[in-house]
Amino acid sequence: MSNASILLVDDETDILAALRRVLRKQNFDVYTAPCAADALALLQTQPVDIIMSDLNMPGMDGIALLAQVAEKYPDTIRVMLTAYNDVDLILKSINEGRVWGYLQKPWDNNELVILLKQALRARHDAVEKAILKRTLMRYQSSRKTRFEGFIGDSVVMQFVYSAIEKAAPSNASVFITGPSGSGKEVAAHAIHQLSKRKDNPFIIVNCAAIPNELMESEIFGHVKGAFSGATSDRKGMATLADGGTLFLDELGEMDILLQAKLLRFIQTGEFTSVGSGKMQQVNVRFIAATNRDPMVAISEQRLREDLFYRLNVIGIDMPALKFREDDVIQLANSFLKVFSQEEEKAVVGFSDAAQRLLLNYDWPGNIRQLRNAIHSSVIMSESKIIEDTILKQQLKIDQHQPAMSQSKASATNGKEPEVQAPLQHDSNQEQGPILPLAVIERQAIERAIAACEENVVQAASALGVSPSTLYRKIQNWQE
Ligand SMILES: Nc1ncnc2c1ncn2[C@@H]1O[C@H](COP(=O)(O)OP(=O)(O)OP(=O)(O)O)[C@@H](O)[C@H]1O
Repeated sequence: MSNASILLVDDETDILAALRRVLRKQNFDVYTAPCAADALALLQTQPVDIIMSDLNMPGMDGIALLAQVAEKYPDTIRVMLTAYNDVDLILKSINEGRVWGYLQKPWDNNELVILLKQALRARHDAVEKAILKRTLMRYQSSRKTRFEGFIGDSVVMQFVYSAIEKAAPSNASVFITGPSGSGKEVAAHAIHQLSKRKDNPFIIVNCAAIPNELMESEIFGHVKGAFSGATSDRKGMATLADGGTLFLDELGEMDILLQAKLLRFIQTGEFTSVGSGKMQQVNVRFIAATNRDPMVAISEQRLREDLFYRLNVIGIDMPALKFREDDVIQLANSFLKVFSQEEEKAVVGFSDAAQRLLLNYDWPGNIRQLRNAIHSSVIMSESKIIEDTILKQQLKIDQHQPAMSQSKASATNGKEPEVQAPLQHDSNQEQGPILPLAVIERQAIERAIAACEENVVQAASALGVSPSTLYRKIQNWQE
């Protein structure tokens, strides 16, 4: 570590010499100036950790000098040296933040060293605090509240946004998992939009919506006469997606035999249309999604293991809405704006009880369910504010049942759940999905910082880590 530096200012050369002797022994880099003007001139070229100035000097006095240093070099610790009993004057400067501390002449050498070491610690803490604050502000301003069609600034979504940003430029296949209505299609589209393929087509194959017998021809196309009803040649989605992205939604619903043909196509980029012996080649990037657990789907032989691993080069897991902190309020407000315009109604917000309901409800159908609930609430509402009673009607929640006694429902396959869902999830009992440690850590840090009203040094102490550890962690989030 480099030596600490100090600038001593006094019009008495004996005093400067005596101080220099003591401080050099303590490994300080010592600079001296006989007056305030010389000290200010020296500081222009030589920054120091501490300035210690005499109070009474010809020309500018010590108070005025340290006031200027406070303004120009706020990180330099300012100490007053005085022979007089003008403590009141110095205390005023200390209270106003221009002077950090003082020492009375004649001084005791031990006292001098202790005071300066304390000053250095205070400076170190102040610098650390300032760096942490700047890093936090940089992180907060880089934190996304909206991203490529997504709304929400929760920690879990910051991880999703960053995974999408990293995955997008590559040609690697992406496998998106997550419950129904959690935004898997929004994620697939975002990857396409941020990729080099964005000016080429983004083609969606909804494997759950296309009957099995038509699936092969939908994907690979067919030639005239390939089957009854094939009255002309028809291009499949693979051809339409050439140069772009093919999004295989609800892959777990695709016929297992067709999955083998799909695997070959993904491996080689080659396929033959139904009824044609001619091999075709396209350049397609694959994104697949399912709301089933892929491991369960594999064990139930609904999903080929080799196909899954082929597609799961990059895996993105969309979190359920109930794990996205306050995103639900941001989403609800945004949907409210859209639907009140669309329905030409002047609905402007939610009552407090409705907001509590939005936050405490489990949302088994995730964002899609929220969107639909807000849409129908806007239509049904007769006032400018959506009340919890209206929202409960849309969610089919019993108006009189206490919040905690609702039965739990799980997300259902693309459909809005009919079963009444719990109003409140008790975080102590809630198992929820296992979140990556990095997500939990970031949530804990953000909570601590908010609880300490953005005092990052206090937050670090509450979390039992050093400010520099916290600094490193916050800085890593931005990389
Ligand atoms: N973070 C978000 N911000 C705004 N709108 C969103 C967000 N996530 C999802 N949506 C909207 O919610 C609806 C459902 O999203 P999406 O279709 O992407 O879900 P999904 O996970 O693909 O559903 P499924 O499993 O049923 O196919 C869409 O209208 C989508 O635009």
